[in-house]
Amino acid sequence: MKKITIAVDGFSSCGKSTMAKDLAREIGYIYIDSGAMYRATTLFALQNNIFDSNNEIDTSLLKELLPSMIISFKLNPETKTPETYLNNQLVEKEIRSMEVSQRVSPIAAIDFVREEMVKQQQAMGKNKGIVMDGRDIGTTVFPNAELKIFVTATPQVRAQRRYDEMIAKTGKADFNEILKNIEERDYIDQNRKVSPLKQADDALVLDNSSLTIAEQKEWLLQQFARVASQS
Ligand SMILES: Nc1ncnc2c1ncn2[C@@H]1O[C@H](COP(=O)(O)OP(=O)(O)O)[C@@H](O)[C@H]1O
Ligand SMILES: Nc1ccn([C@@H]2O[C@H](COP(=O)(O)OP(=O)(O)O)[C@@H](O)[C@H]2O)c(=O)n1
Repeated sequence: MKKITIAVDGFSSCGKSTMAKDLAREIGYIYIDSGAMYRATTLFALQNNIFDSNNEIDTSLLKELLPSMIISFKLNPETKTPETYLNNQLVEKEIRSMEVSQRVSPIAAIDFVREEMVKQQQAMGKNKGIVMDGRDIGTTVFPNAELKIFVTATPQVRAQRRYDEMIAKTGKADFNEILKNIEERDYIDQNRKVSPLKQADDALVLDNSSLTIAEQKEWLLQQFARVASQS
């Protein structure tokens, strides 16, 4: 069977990476979390004092330093999932912090940042056989992807999922802070000038508010089987 390209886009915290990762593992495709790249760029900006005390971004300094930022993914041999490295340091935990979540969307709205990330993402997908999740994968990164999914769920459900995850991982989380962050990011992501978050015309929409992880995985596998058999 010929390999295809699969784009999974949608709102924050609805389960995109969970379903994209599950599918890639099942079908032996590469999985790339494009959000991790914007999160790693935000961590890089924090490490290099690119935010001032009012959280204003020094864009000219970021532009100057960007060539010294290397983002890569390596497979964790135990969990069999890719982990994010920033300049050869494992940053998987750091990039999921609230500090990064609260600053990532303004960083991801910067034109030269997106240009660089999209270039790297397209290079990763040049041989197909890839599942990538994010906000602009089906619209900008891989507009010719054979299978495009747009995932959504209510903000309350999404905040609850993120809250449960943070409690499980760190033992502490603030539901209202998470909900506010999700709503703020959704707003910035949908309203930025460059590649805003929007459903591609040819995307299949999945509202997974009342689906279990197993149910959404099954649904996605069915979509893959249908499209791959026609390709
Ligand atoms: N259908 C679902 N039902 C319940 N929890 C889910 C579902 N899909 C994903 N999750 C959980 O929700 C959280 C956010 O999922 P994630 O895949 O990281 O979302 P996204 O990539 O869209 O931000 C994770 O803890 C994940 O395990
Ligand atoms: N393709 C992408 C992926 C993420 N992003 C940005 O990066 C942020 C973090 O993405 P993410 O996928 O890790 O977010 P979560 O939904 O997992 O919280 C998003 O809120 C967007 O601002 C983007 O602009 N384009």
